[in-house]
Amino acid sequence: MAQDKARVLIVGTGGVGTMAAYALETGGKAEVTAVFRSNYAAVEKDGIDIDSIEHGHDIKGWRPTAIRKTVPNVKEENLQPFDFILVTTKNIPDLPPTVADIIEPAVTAGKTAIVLSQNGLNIEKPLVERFPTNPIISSISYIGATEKSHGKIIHDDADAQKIGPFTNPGVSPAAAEAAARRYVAIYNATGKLDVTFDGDVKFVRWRKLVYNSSFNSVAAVLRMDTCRMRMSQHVIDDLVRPIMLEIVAAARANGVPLTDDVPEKVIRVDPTDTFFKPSMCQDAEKGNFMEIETIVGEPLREGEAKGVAMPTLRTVYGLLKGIQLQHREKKGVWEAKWTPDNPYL
Ligand SMILES: NC(=O)C1=CN([C@@H]2O[C@H](COP(=O)(O)OP(=O)(O)OC[C@H]3O[C@@H](n4cnc5c(N)ncnc54)[C@H](OP(=O)(O)O)[C@@H]3O)[C@@H](O)[C@H]2O)C=CC1
Ligand SMILES: CC(C)(CO)C(=O)C(=O)O
Repeated sequence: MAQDKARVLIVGTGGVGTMAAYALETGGKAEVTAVFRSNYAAVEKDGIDIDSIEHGHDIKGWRPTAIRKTVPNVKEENLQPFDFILVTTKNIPDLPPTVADIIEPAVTAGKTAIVLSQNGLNIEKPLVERFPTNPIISSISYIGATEKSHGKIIHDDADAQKIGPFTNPGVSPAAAEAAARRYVAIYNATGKLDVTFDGDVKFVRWRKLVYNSSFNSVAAVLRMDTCRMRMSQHVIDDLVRPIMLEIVAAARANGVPLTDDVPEKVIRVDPTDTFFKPSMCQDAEKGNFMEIETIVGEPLREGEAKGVAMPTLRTVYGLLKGIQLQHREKKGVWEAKWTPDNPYL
């Protein structure tokens, strides 16, 4: 291993994780170990095929420096500590294992910086609690990256990220910022990507929620792409815009000054010819678990706690919780039976 390269572990190598692995390795300043799960066998056998608008349309059989089936245990395997762990699983705190449980064996206290490249709010809280001496870094990503089948990635929207430190009381602000800036430097080693430092993590996360809390959630319930939602007009007028306005009000009540023009811009942000289905809709269609709590539940709770009325988002939250329960039952992690504490028994 080149001693000057950062050691990066990627946990959750699907769409976003694979594109991160590729950017980090090919930038030349990082050596990547990537953890694969259901796609492990396919990637071990044939590597990864990538069709990328930024890195090339015909990347075949690519592999990062090391691939793993499970998260390494740094102490038991006597490994050199990782400088960064990049987490690109879907973040689903309502279904164990949690992100903190998943990555714990690979974290070296006081050394490893943990980068959460995941949508949603309050995702850092359990990590700050579990890893009080490690920098926790936020990446808000606008990439379009999808694993169409195991090891086959379509990257069709530019890799744009805003990266900054979450507050961790056990880590000095200077050390946290330095870790975030180093991550930007190794990720965007060529300087060609729109991957930049932004210290206002709270603003960046609420701003992204204007899209995700509205379009992702409504798309997941309706199984509709964002173009068809806009063509319907009703879906925008009765669901998407009202949720966006609720998110803007909740953000403002929490000290984040989102401006009045944001909803109208975000409604029209997707190109009119892509017929794009947000990630939560893709998960709903695959019967996968959805990121309901981080993208819908947390902003709803934050807004309502400040007295903001959020009736549209609350309704959609209830619908999504019902769909998630159906997915849980189908996957055998929930059984339809009465419990004594159920008020509707
Ligand atoms: N895709 C996109 O374009 C964008 C996504 N995001 C956000 O980025 C994050 C990642 O999304 P995305 O890349 O689409 O997700 P994907 O579903 O494509 O990839 C997630 C990967 O994590 C793996 N995984 C889940 N749990 C574990 C675990 N316990 N151990 C090891 N691997 C695990 C999954 O494996 P398996 O397949 O076996 O479940 C899968 O390979 C999400 O928070 C999403 O909201 C943000 C912007 C754009
Ligand atoms: C819209 C997108 C792809 C990023 O901009 C996203 O965040 C999602 O689908 O969850």
